[in-house]
Amino acid sequence: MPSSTSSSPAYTIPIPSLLASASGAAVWLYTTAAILVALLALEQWVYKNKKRHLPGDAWTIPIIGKFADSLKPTMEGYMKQWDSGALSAISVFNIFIVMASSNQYARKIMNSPNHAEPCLVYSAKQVLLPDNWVFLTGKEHVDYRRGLNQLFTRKALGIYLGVMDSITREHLNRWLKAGADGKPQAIMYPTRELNMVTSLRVFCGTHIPDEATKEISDKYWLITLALELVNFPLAIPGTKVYRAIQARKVALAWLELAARKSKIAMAEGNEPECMLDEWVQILADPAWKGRREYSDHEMAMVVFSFLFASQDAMSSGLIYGFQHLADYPDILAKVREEQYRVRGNDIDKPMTLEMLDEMPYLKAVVKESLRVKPPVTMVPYKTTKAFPIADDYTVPSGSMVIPSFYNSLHDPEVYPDHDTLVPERWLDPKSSANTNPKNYMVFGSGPHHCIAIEYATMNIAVALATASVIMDFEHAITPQSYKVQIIATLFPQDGCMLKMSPRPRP
Ligand code: HEM
Repeated sequence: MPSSTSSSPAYTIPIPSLLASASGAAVWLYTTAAILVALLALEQWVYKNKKRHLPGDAWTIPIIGKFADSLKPTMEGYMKQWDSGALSAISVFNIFIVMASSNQYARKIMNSPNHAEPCLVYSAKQVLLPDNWVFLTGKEHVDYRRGLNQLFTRKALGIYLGVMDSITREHLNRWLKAGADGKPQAIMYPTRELNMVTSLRVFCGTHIPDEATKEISDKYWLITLALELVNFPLAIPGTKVYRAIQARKVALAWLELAARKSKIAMAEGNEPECMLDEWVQILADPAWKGRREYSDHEMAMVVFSFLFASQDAMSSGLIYGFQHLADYPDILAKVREEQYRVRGNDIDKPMTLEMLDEMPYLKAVVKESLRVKPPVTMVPYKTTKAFPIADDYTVPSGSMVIPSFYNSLHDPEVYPDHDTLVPERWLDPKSSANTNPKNYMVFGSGPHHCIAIEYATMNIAVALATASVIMDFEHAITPQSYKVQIIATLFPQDGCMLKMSPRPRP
């Protein structure tokens, strides 16, 4: 009877069912624990099986692997990894990664499009959008890139040079004003701003307003911060990738507007003043044999890919260019001597391509500065199939393979006195530096090598040249000056403190 059963203590305290559920919970607990242990053991087995004899940790930290190290990378940590072997292994969030530090393996990865393709950093597809041209591979990539090469012809560079020259002067004069109190200034953020404004004006001219350059410049830092080798996997609010995506949306909206305005300006018969104009004009040229229609969005994505590829690398290259010149007064004196000579002592004379052609020493300084402190030390690739990279090792399909450039660029056999800035090594055609061009990997190698080598070196050259004639600068050395911080690219930890003052005219 229900009433009697319900009053029975044996039923109100259902001991047998409690026992049953306790043992059920225990079974559940033991089963879950057993599955977890099995999964963790499997994780280690998979790692060891992929790593085989390569140098690297014998065990991987469960689940996260070396995530903590990838959040705060250090040059010392990377160098330890590179020096541990020509190929070495790590794992982050179960992504198996093979680092390649020798010239031979680094070049092999970048020149094996059938086995590996660039994956940039983990967040790149979310930030750049998956349909950005930089993710194309094979013939599609070659064809698209062929069209974009037209944006870096000598004629186009001539247009960009004028823009770079005037913006650089304007910004350097601002730096001088900011440093008028004689106190050293960290040039890291001013350099990033100089570079962003230069890029946006070269790419979009006056097709974006000043407030857009300011907004993109301010927000771009959120994108830089998301450029970690491997990010937290979900782009949820509060994560770096989420913030970077919001910043990209703002930038793309302005860039689409610029593309639209450029098309209108060119249709009205105006002269090209920026990269977008040059592009629109090429597409309208009856002699142009390639594809003619690009939507505003597509053009904006290309410009955004250029911003993405250039902002951190160029800022790093510029900052170390300044630091190197300040640290090597003899080299700075030679740069100045060349400047005064080619400019005929007229320091206000706008720079032209013909003038740059007569400045071999300046070019050698830029090349050497980028070698000593390469802004991009490595470029992550992903294997699309098992990649027999060495006689005794095959990188499994779906792994990250990361060619690193640092050891190639600091190979003492090719670059004697490799940590010292020696521009002269580039002036002797028979030098080991010039006879081993394969070691100079500052701009990568293979089908995805930097599309803008001339552009990038020209921009750094213009900035250093102009600074050398309009200002005196002295490096205020701090304990952090020669320590490197890695925020996507390399920077001096103290942001490069310079004491700047106007230089008397010759
Ligand atoms: C000092 C400055 C720069 C350095 C050190 C640098 C370095 C590099 C490197 C190492 C790569 C990857 C190469 C590879 O995977 O083999 C690359 C690719 C690229 N760079 Fe640069 N870069 C610089 C400036 C620029 C600038 C100013 C732009 C644009 C105006 C640019 C646009 C690109 C693009 C679009 C790619 C991808 C090319 C492709 O996938 O076909 N870079 N760069």
